[in-house]
Amino acid sequence: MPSLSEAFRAHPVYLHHKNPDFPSLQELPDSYAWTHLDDDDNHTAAVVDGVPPVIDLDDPNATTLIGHACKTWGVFQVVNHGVATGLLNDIESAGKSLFSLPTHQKLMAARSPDGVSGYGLARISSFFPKLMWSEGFTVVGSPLHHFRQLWPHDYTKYCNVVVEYEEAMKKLAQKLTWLVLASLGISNQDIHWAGPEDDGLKGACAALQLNSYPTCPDPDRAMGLAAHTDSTILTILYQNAISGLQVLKEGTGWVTVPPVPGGLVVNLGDLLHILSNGLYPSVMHRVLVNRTRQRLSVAYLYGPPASVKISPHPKVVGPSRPPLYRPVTWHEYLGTKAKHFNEALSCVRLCAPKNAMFAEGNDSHGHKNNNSVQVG
Ligand SMILES: C=C1C[C@]23C[C@@]1(O)CC[C@H]2[C@@]12CCC[C@@](C)(C(=O)O1)[C@H]2[C@@H]3C(=O)O
Ligand SMILES: O=C(O)CCC(=O)C(=O)O
Ligand SMILES: [Fe+2]
Repeated sequence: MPSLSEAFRAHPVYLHHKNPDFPSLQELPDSYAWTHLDDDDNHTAAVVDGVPPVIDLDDPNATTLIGHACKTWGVFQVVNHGVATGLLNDIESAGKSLFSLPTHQKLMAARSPDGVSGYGLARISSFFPKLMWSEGFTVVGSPLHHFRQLWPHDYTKYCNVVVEYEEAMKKLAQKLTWLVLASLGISNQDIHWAGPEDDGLKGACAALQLNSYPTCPDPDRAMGLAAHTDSTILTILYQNAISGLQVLKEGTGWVTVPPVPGGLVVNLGDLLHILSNGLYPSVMHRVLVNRTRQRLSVAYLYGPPASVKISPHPKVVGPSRPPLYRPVTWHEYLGTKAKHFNEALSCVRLCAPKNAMFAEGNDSHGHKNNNSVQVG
């Protein structure tokens, strides 16, 4: 059975630049200077009344609120999520400790071109002419081997934090997935790769991505992480108190997702976009940097077992709503993403029949969609 780690073997990423020592850079090197030609927008976030909703998971209306947020934003924040504050602090400290190690030490745990785990520049860097002002560390499976290189004495402590964090995230991701599916009218009986609700989503896969955005001498011309969607069902993101994450809202532009104390951000990914037949579009997001404060984030990228085929669910397709995407496994989709990046969804899209009888609009991917169905 293919695993997430194998998905990139066929599409190695060779980044032909040295990992930078950010603190030593007093000026923005040209290789990091983005202009409007490199991005489809400048750095100004739209002035909007709204920000993505903050949803209390103890609210009896949580399912309806989540359904509405998925349809209109593709992102929301959750509070009362059950993840202990101490654990959030611990993972933040682990990230801070990791990224403040000397460059040569971090490079001992470097991600190989055809691998998924380890330290390095953003994997998506190869799709852009300019470099991003960030560094990352990806964990898929056990972090033991890499953590031994990073912290020869303290690796057990950090491994335990990661294992505990992944367990808590898995539980929350399962709960959120059931809530999102319930808002579409899909129950635990309807998902063949999932066990009974209290048994969890059997064999689901995940990756943990720690990101650091160092202080930047010229933040208006730099980009922390370029615009992308995640390939996941959903991603749970912990961000420290420093803002930087922005989401692209259809008809509005880039909107900042402000850090909420104790809150976790939930992004919808491409596999949910496919499963919901475009009703819940995956959200385009990016990260900006700042001059004075280091930003840290930890993304838990959650998806189905790597070899389960995901396709538009029968509950959301019908004669007037034909399936818009062909079945695809996460493993296969990661390969498509590694090759075609933000065009990956289009690559698995089926041709829309000429006589499709539904009102169409454009989602943030520029695809035709039908948002006229009542959900929640
Ligand atoms: C499971 C995964 C999703 C991801 C690729 C990965 O193997 C681990 C890193 C993830 C990440 C994080 C930054 C953005 C992204 C597009 C990337 O290049 O690496 C995502 C990948 C994804 O969601 O496709
Ligand atoms: O740092 C952030 O806020 C976002 C990180 C992200 O998008 C990712 O890791 O996929
Ligand atoms: Fe992301």
